[in-house]
Amino acid sequence: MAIEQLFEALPLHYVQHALTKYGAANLGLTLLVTLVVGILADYAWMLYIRSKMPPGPLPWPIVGNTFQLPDVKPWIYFEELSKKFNAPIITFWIGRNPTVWINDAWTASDLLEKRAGIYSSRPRMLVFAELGSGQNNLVNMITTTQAQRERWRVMRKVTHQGVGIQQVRKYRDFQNDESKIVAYDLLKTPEYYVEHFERYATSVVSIVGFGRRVSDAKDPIITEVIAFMHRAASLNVPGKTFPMLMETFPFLAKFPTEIAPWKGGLGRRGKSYRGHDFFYSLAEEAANNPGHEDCYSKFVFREAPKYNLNPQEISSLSGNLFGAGSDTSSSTLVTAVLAMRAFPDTLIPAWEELDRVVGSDRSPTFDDDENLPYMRALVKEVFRWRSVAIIGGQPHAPTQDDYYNGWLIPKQTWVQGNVWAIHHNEREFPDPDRFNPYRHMKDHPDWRPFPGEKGYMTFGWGRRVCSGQALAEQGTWLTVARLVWGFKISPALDAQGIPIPVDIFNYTDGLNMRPRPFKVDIKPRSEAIRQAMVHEGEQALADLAQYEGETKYRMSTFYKK
Ligand code: HEM
Repeated sequence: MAIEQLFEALPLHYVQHALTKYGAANLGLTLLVTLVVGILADYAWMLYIRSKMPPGPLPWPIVGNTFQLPDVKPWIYFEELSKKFNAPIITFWIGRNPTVWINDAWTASDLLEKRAGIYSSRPRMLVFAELGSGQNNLVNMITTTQAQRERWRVMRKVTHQGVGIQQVRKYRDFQNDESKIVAYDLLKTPEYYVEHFERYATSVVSIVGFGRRVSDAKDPIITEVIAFMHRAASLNVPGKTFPMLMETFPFLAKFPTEIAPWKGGLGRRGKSYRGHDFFYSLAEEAANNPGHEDCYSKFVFREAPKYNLNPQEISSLSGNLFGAGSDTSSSTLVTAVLAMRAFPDTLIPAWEELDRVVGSDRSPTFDDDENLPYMRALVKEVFRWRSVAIIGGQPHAPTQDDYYNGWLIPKQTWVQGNVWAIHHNEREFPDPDRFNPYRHMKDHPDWRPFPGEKGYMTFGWGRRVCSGQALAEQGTWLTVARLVWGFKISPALDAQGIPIPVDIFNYTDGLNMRPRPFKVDIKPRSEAIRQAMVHEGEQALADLAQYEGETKYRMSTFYKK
């Protein structure tokens, strides 16, 4: 309802009547007393619930702990709170909503994996879902009722037919080719390594989704979509400023975007759904293009009648490939370069292994994986050391009241896995900021028990675990293995010839984090390797020519609407 209509609907004549009958002072006093009693009753309820929930700092009435949040990187603060309260999970009140933060791998596994039947829903999310990609987007879907669960299963199934474990094996050839082009580009313009990774990651999901590769790092699909993802990621960190404050006061989200600067431009404008309209147009365009019959957009349009998919669902199914898969994968590769630069000693065993198994005449392929155990461990450590989705992506929410260690976790509570704290626990990862691949080799003294096979929780948990995990893992392995095989990453020198240091803590503050820009020197390890990379890069370009193409749509055009 528009604000003007709201005022029209107010029974103002009653107010006038009451003012004449009881006088303004009496009325004001009554209102004040009612308000104070209401606030006290509400606060008593908050304190009662708090006494049953996991420990945490004392909330204030109405605003909870919101204003105790630090300006940046709240995951570090939650890790400290967990230590302070000596509890693996803590409660932190964002406004009147208690949120639970899991800071320990075993508790995350107990709750989000072993009790996945209860913990696989999402809470109501104003900023990320209602004003962002939509609460009915797979990533945000609430699964409290049977009907919601069935719809979520359909969305998950359709997504897995695009990027599930079996399916992504078919993408290995073009993923490998795109990765060879990263190496080729690094030979020519090593200083643009971030752009090369962004191009690679975006191109892979673009071929999967739209049958079209992205050959230029300046393609707007990269510059606009990745910039948009960075903005979304920075807006969605729990915080005490707008727009995140709307989670505490949801009524503020009801104002039209045009007259509500605190919404930071989020939400639809008039009839325009902007992001949705853009991804729908992109998918429709790809579905109508001749060739590449196996691309995901074509599949989604083919299956639409069977699953009764509406345009918004089609848009989010295809848009998620970019939204969830490009910034995450490229940021992980930037982290890999930082680790290689900051911990050069960890590359020596990798080079020994690669030189023995692969040699200099060709780069590593998927078939080499089983013969490169150290390389596999090194990639696992990239995922562990600085996980991109640092608070585990979107929160989970239980579909019923639950108890853990005697603590109540009420239905629909916002439950967030603090991946930073989980991957920094000294018990599982001694000296956690040291990049150390041996942690992932079971016969090595640095190995420690950790729940599950993987040795990290970078991709989330249980039934909501990342749908694109297999695609991201195989691509990251391949590209990191190729980088290590092909390049020496040394300190860049300043104008005086002095090595420029790097800071392993200098990361962005968003929900998806990546290292802030840093300079490195990237050079091929040998002439034979350089020649192999040139040869493979040229061949890959020829192989990928079939995916060359243009889209007529620009995200910025839709956002101007
Ligand atoms: C390094 C790369 C990636 C990382 C670290 C990552 C991480 C995550 C995390 C932490 C979640 C939330 C899991 C949870 O709630 O427990 C998630 C969900 C999701 N991811 Fe990824 N992701 C990556 C790449 C991808 C790719 C390449 C795609 C698709 C092409 C993708 C698609 C999705 C989808 C659709 C969901 C929502 C699943 C659901 O809610 O049911 N991700 N991802």
